[in-house]
Amino acid sequence: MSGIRMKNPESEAAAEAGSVLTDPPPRVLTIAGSDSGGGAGIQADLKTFQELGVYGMSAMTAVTSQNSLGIQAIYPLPEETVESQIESVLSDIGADAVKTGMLLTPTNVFLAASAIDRYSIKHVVIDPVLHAKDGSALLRQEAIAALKSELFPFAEVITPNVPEACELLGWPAHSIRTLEDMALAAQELLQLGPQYVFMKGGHLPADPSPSDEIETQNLSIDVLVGRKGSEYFREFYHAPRIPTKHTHGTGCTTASAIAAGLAHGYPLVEAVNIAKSFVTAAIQSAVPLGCGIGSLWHAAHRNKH
Ligand SMILES: Nc1ncnc2c1ncn2[C@@H]1O[C@H](COP(=O)(O)OP(=O)(O)OP(=O)(O)O)[C@@H](O)[C@H]1O
Ligand SMILES: Cc1ncc(CO)c(N)n1
Repeated sequence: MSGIRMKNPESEAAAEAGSVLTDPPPRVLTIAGSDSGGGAGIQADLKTFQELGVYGMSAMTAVTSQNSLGIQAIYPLPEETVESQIESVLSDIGADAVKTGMLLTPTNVFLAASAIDRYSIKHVVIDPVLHAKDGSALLRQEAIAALKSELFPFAEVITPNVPEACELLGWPAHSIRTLEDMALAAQELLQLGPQYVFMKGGHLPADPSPSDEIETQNLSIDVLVGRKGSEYFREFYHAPRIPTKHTHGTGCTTASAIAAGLAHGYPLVEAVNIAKSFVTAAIQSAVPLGCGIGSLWHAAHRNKH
């Protein structure tokens, strides 16, 4: 999927003559924050896009001073600069998919929603990033209502982790403990308007729950939930749980990989499959740089082919 194919005999002739013509790759725009440490945010998104063979673009909402130990400072960019970046990209280059991450303010939420609407973006992946691993707020409390009411209805898929799902639903922290809880919470989140909810289970307690039919120990399990007529559709995704603390950027990488798969034209179920194996390989080869939580190695999937 990630290779760039030659287009036709004309392209081959051009290649022989020394210039390479290629099919334009699918285009994906991330609207998110910068992580100076390179592991999460826009940096993770662009690495993922490149690895998965899509053309990556970015509209930055904030600059964070960040490393493996946490976030030391957040510098929000003026909202007109966020609007201007989105407009520059979409009015000229266009995008087959848009992925959002750290939006920080209600205005940024409105700007993203308005652009997605005006440019009729085909594939929209909303990662409802609320906090970093060290607890820093990446979406201000006053922006949560706007995220739910303005942006979720445009989403093909939203990608909360377990604590984010609790917060978005107003459920007590730690009330999602089993796979069944995850699926039920995802069904509730569907009421807010996305077509699908992909709930990530990285934060689920590792000990097995007697109520789950699937043995959860040593596995990292996520669930995709959507509607199927008057019923719900559920698909679980399993991978080995890797015993590492170096998981900085897992969420951003997963959502970006899904957006890349969708931009390539894969159905969502398959795009999620691609994302799951991509992120699992990247965690397996995570780089223990810095004194805290190291980051994923986005090139790891190359060794699997
Ligand atoms: N130790 C692990 N081993 C294997 N897979 C993992 C591990 N930790 C997380 N994952 C997987 O990584 C993906 C992202 O899940 P996670 O719950 O970590 O997201 P997140 O909390 O949003 O990430 P972030 O902290 O970067 O915001 C999911 O597919 C999850 O199952
Ligand atoms: C900029 C940024 N976005 C998202 C996350 C969540 O992982 C982070 N730590 N930093």
